[in-house]
Amino acid sequence: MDKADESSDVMPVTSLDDEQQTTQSTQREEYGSPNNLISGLIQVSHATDGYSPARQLESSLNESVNDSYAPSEGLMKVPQLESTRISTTCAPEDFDPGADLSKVQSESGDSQNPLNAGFVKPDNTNQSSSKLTSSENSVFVESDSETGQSQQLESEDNIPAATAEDPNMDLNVSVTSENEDLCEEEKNTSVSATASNQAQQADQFNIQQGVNLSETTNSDPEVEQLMKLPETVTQLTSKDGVKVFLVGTAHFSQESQEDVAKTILMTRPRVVVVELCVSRLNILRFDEKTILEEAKNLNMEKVRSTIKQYGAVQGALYLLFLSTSAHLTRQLGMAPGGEFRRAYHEARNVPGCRIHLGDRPIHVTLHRALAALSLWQKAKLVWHLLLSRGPISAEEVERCKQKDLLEEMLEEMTGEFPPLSRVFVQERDLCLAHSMQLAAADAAKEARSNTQLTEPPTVVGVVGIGHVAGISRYFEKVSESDVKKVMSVPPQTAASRFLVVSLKLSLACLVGYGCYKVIPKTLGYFQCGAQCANRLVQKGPHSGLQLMDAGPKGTGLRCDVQLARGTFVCEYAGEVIGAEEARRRYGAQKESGRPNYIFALREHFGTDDASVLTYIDPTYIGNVGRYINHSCDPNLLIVPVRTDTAVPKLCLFARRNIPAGAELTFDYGGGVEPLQGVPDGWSDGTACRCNSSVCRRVLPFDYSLG
Ligand SMILES: C[S@@+](CC[C@H](N)C(=O)[O-])C[C@H]1O[C@@H](n2cnc3c(N)ncnc32)[C@H](O)[C@@H]1O
Repeated sequence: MDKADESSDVMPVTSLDDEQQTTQSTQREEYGSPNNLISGLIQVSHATDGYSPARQLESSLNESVNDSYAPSEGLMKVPQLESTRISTTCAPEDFDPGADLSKVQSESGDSQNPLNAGFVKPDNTNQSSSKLTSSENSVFVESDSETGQSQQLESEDNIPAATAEDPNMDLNVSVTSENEDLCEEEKNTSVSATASNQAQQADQFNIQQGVNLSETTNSDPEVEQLMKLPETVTQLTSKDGVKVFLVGTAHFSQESQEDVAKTILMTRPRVVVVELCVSRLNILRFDEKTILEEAKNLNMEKVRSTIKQYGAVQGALYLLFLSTSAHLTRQLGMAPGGEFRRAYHEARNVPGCRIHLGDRPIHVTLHRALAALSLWQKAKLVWHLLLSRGPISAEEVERCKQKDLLEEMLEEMTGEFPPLSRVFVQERDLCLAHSMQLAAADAAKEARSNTQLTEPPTVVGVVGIGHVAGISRYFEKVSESDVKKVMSVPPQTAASRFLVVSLKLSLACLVGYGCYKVIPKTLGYFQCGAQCANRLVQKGPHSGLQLMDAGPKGTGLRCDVQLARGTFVCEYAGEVIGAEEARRRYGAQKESGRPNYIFALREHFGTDDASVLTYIDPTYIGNVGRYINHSCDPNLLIVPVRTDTAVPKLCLFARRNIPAGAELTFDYGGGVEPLQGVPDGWSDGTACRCNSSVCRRVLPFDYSLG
């Protein structure tokens, strides 16, 4: 590593705010001078949903979603990640490239969740034109359209840049591809770097070569092997002559990480394109340990925030993918995306190197995937993902480490879900190829305008191995309109709408059913269970009731505990008998000198004359209520209560606070207020022994019994 690289970590870093004052000349220093080290610039590739810095400056945000894609405007800067800057061609609707990432993520409510990397919700309230302008200026250098646009170098003529470690080395680049469809010149091409063709490339960009390229070769096979790019690297050449080194990776592979590191180290790229989008930026932000921790903790808060951000159907699908990924992460004990984190760290060691987020935004992919499936296929997909949760065998672990996980899953599902392969693989191949094109064009522009550069520009792409063939096929053949087609979010189909409505209805029914079943059981309401607060008179007599000697009145009733006003004491329970039987029984009791227990309830309707009589006799069948004596100033009130049947129950409530042990009494006349005397005919002459100050001297009696 050269001295410039060694010092990169200690050099001051330009913040986004600082960049507002950055001038063209300082940019040249940033990119041109190896001694002025801005450690990386991260960029993103595909603009969707209206994001386009230049257009925002022109206040043209009213464009439709489909019109908003503006790949020709090049790489867009995204928030600063530590000391590295990011750009994208694809950004979420409310994405603000000027916002500070740490602030943005801390406000998102899910910023600490690396698996839910899609939860970045940038704050666009502080968006300012000047910031965007300066951001743009700091990224883009006006290119000379007259130069370097038309020359297409053949792969045999191109050489990779010499490494900083050994600028004199003779570089042997092995270009391989597993895909049969690749162009012949891209297959198994071995390129021997020479000083002359490197000089040719350097010359194309007017680069003052600061390193002395040598034509010497190293005869030591081990050294030669070390100097070779990994076999997973495929080399492409842009129409501007910029070399793009595509590293095909597996997301859980340590070897892939080593391949990425070696490729960046050897080629010293101006731009590293990674298969990520802004929504998955946390994969770079968090370390492996944090991601592993998070994989164990896919909790309700994350579920809630995902549904909130992505909507019910798309959110549910995304959660299933996240949860599958978390399951694999737990099973493998390895966090996915290690190759991207490695690329990010290695890029920081290359002065002026930027990271470019080249993938299509995940929400667009999910939208399109769902739109491509029929209702039945959607249901089957959810089922399929739910079932793929078993423990992973050792063989599967190895497979995951060697292949792109997504590719693996899709391969399995392609037969059943052919549209998924198109949306997840082919369409993204197109977007990634386009991102490579943009990155290569950006690197070429920079090289042409910056005379201080000492190395020909190169680009490194870090993508799943399953995307390499497709990217190679599409590279420099993708037009803006091609990409625009796969960036649009199709309108909801009738089937999708039906699914959404069904889901919402099911949810509403579930909530309703829950309220009906769970709440009543818990609280005793609605279902009127045993604990129902309305069951005042159905729980039997109050505890503590005792028979007592009531002197001349015979037996009486009391309670050994205090009774609060309004308390239900007991029912005056007995047989409900007809008037004739009532009269017969009354006559028999009077004749034998026994106490009278028959209670004649007279309920009036409208006028005094209209009434219903109910006779209740506890003489043979009843409860303790039958021992309650009469008082002209009673402490209980008798109330007819109907529960379930039309026959009233005679219920006794405390009409005032009753001390423990006091005799319980009610007015046999039934009045709420004590009567002033007894009307004619309403007494059988039995003397009252209540001893109250308002005693009427005789016991009330319903004349219908006489
Ligand atoms: C429903 S019973 C009450 C219990 C009754 N004391 C007993 O020993 O079974 C009603 C009878 O009690 C007696 N009684 C109740 N209250 C009375 C009062 N204030 N004065 C005199 N006798 C009373 C009368 O004999 C009356 O017919």
